[in-house]
Amino acid sequence: MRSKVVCNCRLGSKCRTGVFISVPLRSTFCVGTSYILAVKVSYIVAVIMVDYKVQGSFAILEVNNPPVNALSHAVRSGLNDGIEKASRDRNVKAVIVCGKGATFPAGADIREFSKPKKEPWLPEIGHKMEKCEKPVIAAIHGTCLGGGLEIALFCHYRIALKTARVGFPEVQLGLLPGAAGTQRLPRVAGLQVAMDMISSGRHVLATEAKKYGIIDELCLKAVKASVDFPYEKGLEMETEFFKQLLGSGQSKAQQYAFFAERTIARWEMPNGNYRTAVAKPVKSTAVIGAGTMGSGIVVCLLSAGIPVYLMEQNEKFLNNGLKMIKSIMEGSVKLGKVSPEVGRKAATLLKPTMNYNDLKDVDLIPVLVKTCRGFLANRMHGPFGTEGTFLVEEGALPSQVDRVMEDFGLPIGPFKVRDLSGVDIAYKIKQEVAKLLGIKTTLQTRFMNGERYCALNDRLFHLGRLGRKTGKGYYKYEKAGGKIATEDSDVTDIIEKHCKELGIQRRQISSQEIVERMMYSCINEGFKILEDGIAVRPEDIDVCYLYGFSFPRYLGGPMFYANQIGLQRVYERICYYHENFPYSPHWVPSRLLRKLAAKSVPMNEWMAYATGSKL
Ligand SMILES: CC(C)(COP(=O)(O)OP(=O)(O)OC[C@H]1O[C@@H](n2cnc3c(N)ncnc32)[C@H](O)[C@@H]1OP(=O)(O)O)[C@@H](O)C(=O)NCCC(=O)NCCSC(=O)C[C@@H](O)CCCCCCCCCCCCC(=O)O
Ligand SMILES: NC(=O)c1ccc[n+]([C@@H]2O[C@H](COP(=O)([O-])OP(=O)(O)OC[C@H]3O[C@@H](n4cnc5c(N)ncnc54)[C@H](O)[C@@H]3O)[C@@H](O)[C@H]2O)c1
Repeated sequence: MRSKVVCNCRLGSKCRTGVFISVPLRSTFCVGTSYILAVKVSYIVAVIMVDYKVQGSFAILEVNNPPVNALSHAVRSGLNDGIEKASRDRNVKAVIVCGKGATFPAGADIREFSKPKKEPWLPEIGHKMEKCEKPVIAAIHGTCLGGGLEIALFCHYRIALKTARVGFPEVQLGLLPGAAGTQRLPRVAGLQVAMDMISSGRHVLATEAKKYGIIDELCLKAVKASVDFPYEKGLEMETEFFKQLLGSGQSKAQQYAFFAERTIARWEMPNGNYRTAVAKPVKSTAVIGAGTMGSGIVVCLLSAGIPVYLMEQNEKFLNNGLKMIKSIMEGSVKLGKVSPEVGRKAATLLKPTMNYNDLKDVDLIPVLVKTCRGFLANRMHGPFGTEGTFLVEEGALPSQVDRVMEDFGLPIGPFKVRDLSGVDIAYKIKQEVAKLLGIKTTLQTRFMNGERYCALNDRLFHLGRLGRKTGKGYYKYEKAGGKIATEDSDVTDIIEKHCKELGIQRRQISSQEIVERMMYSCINEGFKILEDGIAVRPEDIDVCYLYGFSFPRYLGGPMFYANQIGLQRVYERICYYHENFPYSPHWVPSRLLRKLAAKSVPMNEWMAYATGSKL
């Protein structure tokens, strides 16, 4: 029986948390400032956030908020009260701040960023530590990140295990260090180190960090303030910038991406889940076909140190493939993507063959051949690619579409991708579909099975413009296999000839139309994928895009992006394009999207509407 009770923590009316656990006993426990909790009832699990103990003349404030000791409100309250208590206690001569379990605090509690803000804030606690008349020492192990490092920087001394890692990963969340990190790190480590750590977040690639635009700029301004202004003024500026970023869509998207990555790792299938699955050992593999895809997959396997047979039916192609693999591996070593040792070992792990018998004992053969319309990534990317070609047929140029989509945030535009993967691949896929339907297409074909068809890609194919591999495709390249794409007036001529022959009146196309048609068509497909139960939740789609297509992290992923734009708006624009392009089935609005848009359903409830459980 649960009973109504009062808080028995020793802080009494000073208790800040207001969080109580009701238990089947005559007591209630304050769980926030729980370092003072002293109730011994074996079956009661009270959440201890900061353990306070005195050992000899040391007061130890041990943060206990597993798994990463995030600086939640309860932890902050615990640290705040702990430092006050240690300051008052005459027996205490020094204070140690540390983390229980795996790590020193790994930063602020990211989940709290989207909730109402609660005092005490980190800078306030930090200043209390700094002003404490007794030495305050940060004893660091594990990952001391973000707010954790800021706390450590407020301490008078820092000691760390050799294995500890420190860093300011805020940039990955679209933020900057907001508890004096931008002011204290430059003073401790110098401007250059501080700038590098804060703008790279340490474990992000510099190329990705560069993309963070405004964050870089604000980080730079904040760090510069540590040199140009007194500490207090610098701190004020840092808080201002932090607030600006916290309210930005970019930061919200990056926080979402952080949790989405972790959510999808908890997968469930009818016959198992992430907890029960056991990885099968893979000792040898084979890849069939030494073309663009095959060679790329061989590189991945070799980089992971896995032996691989490369099986090819044509000797010349086999040799070309081997050259390509060697060149990519050498490039990866140069760029530091793989170690020189892995690079050297790769040659011994790769076994070229033209004999299928060699493959009889391998554990794994990746399937490269496209067998269906695609499950998730290919299915969503279908409309994206198709709309790109339609836009060009209507008046845009491939370079314009690429530029707009690169400005949007994609690392490389869709036509450059087409040149990379091969114009022939796109051509062959279309031809296979036509064959299945018993249709023969020509360069004049405008409809296939009642759907709009654009034969522009077919024209390039027939002209031998297969992309990078032939030195010409939607762009021209410095040589066959070259990488430097240059606009080609021949392509403009081909497009104009195509339109003239088919009587298509070309028009000016705006950047907004390009982004909407490329993105909304694939978002619409994304909602149909959820509707069909192919993806379990929007996070599956978004993480697939973040990793599979290098979709910009600061937009979260296509589904999160749609949510940020507003589903009502996205739905209306999809309906608009459906009306204008009735022969493109990818514009038929998703039923799920229609329902969600009508009811303004929050993103974490989308699936309940897809499965019908909320209807
Ligand atoms: C730490 C890791 C490297 C560990 O990796 P590992 O692989 O071991 O584990 P997982 O990644 O799987 O994580 C396990 C589990 O923990 C969850 N988790 C991890 N980190 C956090 C976190 N920081 N917060 C919450 N939850 C976290 C994770 O989600 C997993 O749980 P799940 O259920 O999802 O499986 C790795 O986890 C990692 O890299 N973590 C992130 C570290 C990080 O990003 N730290 C920085 C955080 S941001 C920060 O610290 C900001 C600071 O600068 C402080 C700012 C204070 C600002 C105060 C200013 C006051 C003025 C503003 C007031 C405005 C008021 C107004 O509105 O006016
Ligand atoms: N290129 C891409 O970006 C991409 C993306 C997704 C899927 N795919 C699919 O992957 C497959 C390969 O694509 P690619 O770009 O590497 O093509 P590619 O034309 O560059 O290379 C294919 C190679 O496979 C060889 N080959 C074909 N049949 C073979 C057989 N039975 N035994 C041994 N070798 C054989 C060919 O000789 C050729 O060298 C295709 O089915 C394609 O649809 C490609």
